[in-house]
Amino acid sequence: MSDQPLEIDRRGIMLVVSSPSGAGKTTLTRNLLQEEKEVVMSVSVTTRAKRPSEIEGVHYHFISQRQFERMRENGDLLESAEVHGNCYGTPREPVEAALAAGKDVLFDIDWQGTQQLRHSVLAPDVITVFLLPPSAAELKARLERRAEDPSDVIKRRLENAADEIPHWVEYDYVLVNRELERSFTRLRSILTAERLKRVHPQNVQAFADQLLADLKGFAS
Ligand SMILES: Nc1nc2c(ncn2[C@@H]2O[C@H](COP(=O)(O)OP(=O)(O)O)[C@@H](O)[C@H]2O)c(=O)[nH]1
Ligand SMILES: Nc1ncnc2c1ncn2[C@@H]1O[C@H](COP(=O)(O)OP(=O)(O)O)[C@@H](O)[C@H]1O
Repeated sequence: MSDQPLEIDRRGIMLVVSSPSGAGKTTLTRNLLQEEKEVVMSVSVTTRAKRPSEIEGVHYHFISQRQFERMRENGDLLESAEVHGNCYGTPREPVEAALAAGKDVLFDIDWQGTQQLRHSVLAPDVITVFLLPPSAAELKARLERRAEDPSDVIKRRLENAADEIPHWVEYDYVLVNRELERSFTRLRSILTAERLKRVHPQNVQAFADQLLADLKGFAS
């Protein structure tokens, strides 16, 4: 009879968070990373300029247009898209390694990249969340408060929000990011529930078989 607590192995989840710029995805995904030890962030490559607060290799890998094109041609990117006039992409290898190690992977990517993941072989483990700002005025205020982009860039991001918001319909979950703490609890609940769904049937079978064998032991 086994007196070890049994664990049911599960597959890693690919948790995608998208939103118009300024709605709060960076804040929420960073908070989730701090609280959830089994989660790793997919660090994208981008051709956009680094913001003052950003760190190479943490927020992005900042690369040239040539390097980006080479990666895409070599099949090194799981998905890629042009957003706000810059190129972005998800390096394939770190994601595959994290999933193989049983980790969950968090993605801060746009709707175009999300569609590509949804149509990839990884689709069964892709869970998507779309964040909406509580109002247009608050979205503008958040972009201004962040104070990391010049005013013309903020203007362009607000204009692009109108193209991005209608894509909420393609996502599994939609959260209005009003109060940060509340949104965080909701995002974490999504992760918890989806994790519980992703157990391999053969592992549950092994677990149930062990329980049944142990119960038989009690009866004899
Ligand atoms: N498809 C795709 N989109 C990305 C990737 N990395 C970032 N993005 C998206 O690009 C957009 C701009 O990101 P960023 O320049 O960091 O601005 P922010 O959204 O204001 O923080 C956001 O919608 C991100 O979700 C990626 O690897 N692939
Ligand atoms: N729920 C919230 N309430 C108030 N401010 C927020 C909230 N979520 C994020 N912010 C702030 O809004 C700004 C934009 O958030 P950020 O996470 O950078 O957005 P995104 O990654 O979607 O562009 C930041 O200054 C952040 O601190």
